[in-house]
Amino acid sequence: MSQVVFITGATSGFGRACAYRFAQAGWSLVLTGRRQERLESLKEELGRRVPVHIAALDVRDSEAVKAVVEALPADFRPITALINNAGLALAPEPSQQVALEDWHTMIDTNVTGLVNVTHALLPSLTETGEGATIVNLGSVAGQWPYPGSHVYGASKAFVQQFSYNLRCDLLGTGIRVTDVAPGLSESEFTLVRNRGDQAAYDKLYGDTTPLQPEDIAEQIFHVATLPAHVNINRLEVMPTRQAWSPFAVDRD
Ligand SMILES: NC(=O)C1=CN([C@@H]2O[C@H](COP(=O)(O)OP(=O)(O)OC[C@H]3O[C@@H](n4cnc5c(N)ncnc54)[C@H](OP(=O)(O)O)[C@@H]3O)[C@@H](O)[C@H]2O)C=CC1
Ligand SMILES: O=CCS(=O)(=O)O
Repeated sequence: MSQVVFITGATSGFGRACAYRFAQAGWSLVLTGRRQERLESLKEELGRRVPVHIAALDVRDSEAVKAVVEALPADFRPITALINNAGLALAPEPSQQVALEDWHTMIDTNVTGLVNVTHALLPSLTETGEGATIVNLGSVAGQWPYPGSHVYGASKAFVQQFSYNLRCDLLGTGIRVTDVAPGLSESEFTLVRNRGDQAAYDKLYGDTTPLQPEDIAEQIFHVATLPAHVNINRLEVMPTRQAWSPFAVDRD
């Protein structure tokens, strides 16, 4: 049976790097994200190596999530690994200055979106009877408080506890669940959080050595390809030049 990975947020950062890493190992790919043109160019490139199915998807829309899962071609079922990666941070300012809409968008994406996809895919994940892996993208922000993290960090604390609780319910099914919690990592995440401010991006990453999306993709691949009897519950990964919060970073 071929291995199939379903990735949310495959159009950028960790999700995109995962698409390359799993393709390198010969897995079939289901790639989702909102930006259709990026999905198409991934399909064009990676489709030369492995079977690729793409679907434009906003994870906040539970009906759209269900429709994408129901329309999965037979060759892409059952799913053997789900990478719940789509997510974002918004509004780096203090809570008292944040627009309520930004808090809602983070909850709708990082919490409700992740729950939508998990709920829709659990039947397919249990279909193999041979075990499968769910990797949920948490964050150090789910564990360690810092100014401007407010709802973002809280949404990632949800991801951690939901991952642990899922494990309880899935005990005996052979499905393992891991909360992968990265620290400072260079990606479009920081542009999104700072509303496209390139100077903020350069300031955060320019004089230190952040993780790269490929570093995290390697960890996710590792978690998903361990022997079936091994489950990593939570994997927190930081750059060597970071200790705990994004404010404890060694800079030149
Ligand atoms: N970079 C970092 O420092 C860290 C990031 N994380 C987490 O890792 C995950 C990936 O982040 P990263 O790769 O860095 O960020 P990027 O901004 O590079 O990628 C985010 C991805 O999420 C997708 N996405 C965002 N909103 C939605 C939505 N509503 N529906 C579907 N897809 C969506 C985007 O695709 P599109 O816009 O095409 O929909 C994009 O592919 C996130 O959950 C983030 O919180 C965790 C720790 C550290
Ligand atoms: O999740 C993102 C990492 S950080 O910005 O909170 O350090």
